[in-house]
Amino acid sequence: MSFSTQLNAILAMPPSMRFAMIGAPRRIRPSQLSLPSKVYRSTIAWNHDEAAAFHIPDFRQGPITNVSFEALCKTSHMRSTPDETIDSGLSTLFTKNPATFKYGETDFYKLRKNTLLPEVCVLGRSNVGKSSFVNALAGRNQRSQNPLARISKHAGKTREMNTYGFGPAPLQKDIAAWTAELKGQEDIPTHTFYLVDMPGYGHASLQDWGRNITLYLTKRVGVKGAIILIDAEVGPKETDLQCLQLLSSANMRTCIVLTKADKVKGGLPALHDLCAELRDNVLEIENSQDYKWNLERDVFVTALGARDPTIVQSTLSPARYAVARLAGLVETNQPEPEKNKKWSGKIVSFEELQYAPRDPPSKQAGISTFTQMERATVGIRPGVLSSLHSRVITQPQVRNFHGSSRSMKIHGQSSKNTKMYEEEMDHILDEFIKDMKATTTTSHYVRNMRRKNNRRLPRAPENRNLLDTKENKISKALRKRFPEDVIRTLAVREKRLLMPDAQESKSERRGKNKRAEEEEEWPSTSPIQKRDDNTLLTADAFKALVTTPEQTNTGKAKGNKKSSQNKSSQKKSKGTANQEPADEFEAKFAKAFSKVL
Ligand SMILES: Nc1nc2c(ncn2[C@@H]2O[C@H](COP(=O)(O)OP(=O)(O)OP(=O)(O)O)[C@@H](O)[C@H]2O)c(=O)[nH]1
Ligand SMILES: [Mg+2]
Repeated sequence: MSFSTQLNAILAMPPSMRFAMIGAPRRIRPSQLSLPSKVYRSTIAWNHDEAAAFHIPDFRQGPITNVSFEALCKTSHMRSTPDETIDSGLSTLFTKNPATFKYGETDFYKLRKNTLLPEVCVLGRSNVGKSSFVNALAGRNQRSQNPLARISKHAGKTREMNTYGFGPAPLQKDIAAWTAELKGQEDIPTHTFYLVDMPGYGHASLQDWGRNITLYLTKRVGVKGAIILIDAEVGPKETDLQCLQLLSSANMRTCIVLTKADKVKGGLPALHDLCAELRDNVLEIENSQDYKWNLERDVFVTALGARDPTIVQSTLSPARYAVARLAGLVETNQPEPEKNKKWSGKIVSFEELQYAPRDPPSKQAGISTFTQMERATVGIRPGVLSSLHSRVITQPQVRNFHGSSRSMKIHGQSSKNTKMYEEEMDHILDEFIKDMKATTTTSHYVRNMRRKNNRRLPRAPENRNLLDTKENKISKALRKRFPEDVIRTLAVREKRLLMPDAQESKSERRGKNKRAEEEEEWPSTSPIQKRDDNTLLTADAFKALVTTPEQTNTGKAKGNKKSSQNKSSQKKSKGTANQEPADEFEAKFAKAFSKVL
């Protein structure tokens, strides 16, 4: 039966009967449901050839224009040679000497010192693609088995400030010069610049990360610029604007990179709208301050999730270019940003801060870490590498941590202005940090709640350690010193535990109200009663040990009088060591106690 007669027969049948002729539908495999790659690719409405970046002129006036990669490179000294394209030149710069992980720190103050290499940090909301960006720059595939930075589809993967070394290795003579100069105070670089992958802010972030990021932006000397990644699919969020505000307040040279452009459905017009929104936001930030923030006017776009490797590659080269520019490795023709004429001492120019090299001794030596060929291809600013190791800060600085603080002269800056600046800065930092959520993931939440509850629950007195740690230590030392008196020492320790003075110090520590609550909850037990089953120290043994013969012989009234006297003297004296020892052994204990103290 031919296919057309089969088809006619099927069509002639009532629709309900058609399945009987064709047979039951086979199970559809999930892969068959997915769109063919051609359809998938057609959802990438933005064609990378149309724009490598968007130029926002001065963030004030004029239309946003598309910039092709060639046009972008024309603003710099980057030229392709006949046998090598700019793409491959940049690729050489970033990958010839493989990028490596250097160190990761959660605590800013534990970061290793770096005064030699420029640092560029990568900021952005969690899951925006910071680590993917670092991997891509290093030439590691998103799905690579051996990624440089770990990525995840779940937010909050990167939890440390991870530093990666990028670029060509220094020459042996550079290394020798550094080794002699630094004398082990700092790691000898193995690359040309550092890229710092930061933990993300926003969802699944911790306040502590925010605190450390702000410290990094305001205090780290080596930092030369920040790349802020913004998700092109969702646009700038409140936290992104706060981060921009923070970067602006720190007067940090900043470059905006849009990520996940492959997910943008609206194509080029949607990206234009996004840039316009960003321009408005930036304008608002700039208008709120009286100095000019050093924000790059090109907004770069990446699409690292695109299935077509040519798209990934074509968005990668501009991204590499952006990073190299921030690191000071690309010489641009663009006019230098205006100096603040109205500078009030409020903000220190980042350029002033970072580019103030003294006469490098290596200048004469002509130290270079690049071959001439590589340098010519990627347009590395001549002398950049050779002067890296001799960079000294000679201007007023906000960032003076992890680096040289040799020159701290603040010209024309009154202390009042500095104070104002600090207050303002504190406020901005607080706002930024406040927005970092303290707990977001379920496991965090559960863990924190458990900890909180444990803290709230009063512990049973027998488990409580009523003595100070210091006293405990002393008691331990005494037991060691008088091993034959262990039982008696323990008894005296228990007695001291019960002294109102010890309890007073406890109540002082915890707060009287809280203690009252605890006593209510555990009213009938005392450490002695609870230790009845303890073979080392029973209640009777304790009584026999700590009750002095005088106490048993003297009358009740006398004893009461004595105890009240004791109480009043205890009230007067704060430390337990000052109390009158009740018997010979206690006297020995007290004597040793004072010795140990
Ligand atoms: N479609 C698409 N997905 C991307 C792109 N960049 C990153 N991703 C994906 O986004 C997810 C998050 O990437 P990460 O690089 O871990 O994000 P992150 O900003 O480092 O996240 P945290 O470390 O949690 O702050 C991963 O599943 C990536 O595959 C992109 O350009 N396009
Ligand atoms: Mg990450």
